Amino acid sequence: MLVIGIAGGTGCGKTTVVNQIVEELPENEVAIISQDSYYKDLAHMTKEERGAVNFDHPNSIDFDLLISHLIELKKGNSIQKPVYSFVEETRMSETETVHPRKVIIVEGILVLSNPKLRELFDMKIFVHADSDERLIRRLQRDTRERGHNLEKVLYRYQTAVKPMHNEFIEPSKEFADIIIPNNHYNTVAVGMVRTIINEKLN
Ligand SMILES: Nc1ncnc2c1ncn2[C@@H]1O[C@H](COP(=O)(O)OP(=O)(O)O)[C@@H](O)[C@H]1O
Ligand SMILES: Nc1ccn([C@@H]2O[C@H](COP(=O)(O)O)[C@@H](O)[C@H]2O)c(=O)n1
Repeated sequence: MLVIGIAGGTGCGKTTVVNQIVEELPENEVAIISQDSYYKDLAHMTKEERGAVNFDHPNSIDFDLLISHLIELKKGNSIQKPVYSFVEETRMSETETVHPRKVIIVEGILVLSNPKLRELFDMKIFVHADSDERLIRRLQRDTRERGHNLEKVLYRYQTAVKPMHNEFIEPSKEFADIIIPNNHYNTVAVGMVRTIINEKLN
């Protein structure tokens, strides 16, 4: 089994890069786990209270569950991955079964910031895009897909996203084996990661 951790600031293109990496891989050879699925369950809070949570601080993530799930997958066991709703800003009641695969990709802003999680990765990748580029992408995505308005995205960016990026995410870059520059679509870097994965699969 090859376990790959992919980190990088919001909007850097982690999801896009993961999709490009797995595009030509057989579906039953790879499993993707997003850190976003492991946001803590906030069902006990009102929607207004949830709106004030700092979703960029490591404390907002249930790392214990994520780590235990990854350990189970490495042992060859299936897991029940939580399902998170960005619109409701909490965990849903249903779960999704994830089966162990030859390649497991774990992606999320903070996946290289947690030492115990980091230890489980065979390969660590950091996707880099400049902060202005990331903010533009985030604005477009959150208003289109995550039910946020312009004011909410900018307020969160200034009060949580940017300070947490500087404190936790950017410093985790030093743990990466590979840094992918992604201000523009980087087909060469994606191709190189694919080659490494294919070598492992064959
Ligand atoms: N290299 C790129 N150039 C332009 N837009 C990109 C690039 N990579 C991703 N995007 C777009 O930016 C937005 C955020 O990308 P996404 O992959 O969701 O980032 P992340 O998972 O890191 O938050 C998406 O709308 C995506 O289509
Ligand atoms: N309810 C939530 C939970 C998280 N976020 C933001 O998501 C970002 C991480 O996801 P990416 O796909 O952008 O890596 C993070 O910066 C949180 O602020 C949110 O907006 N609402």
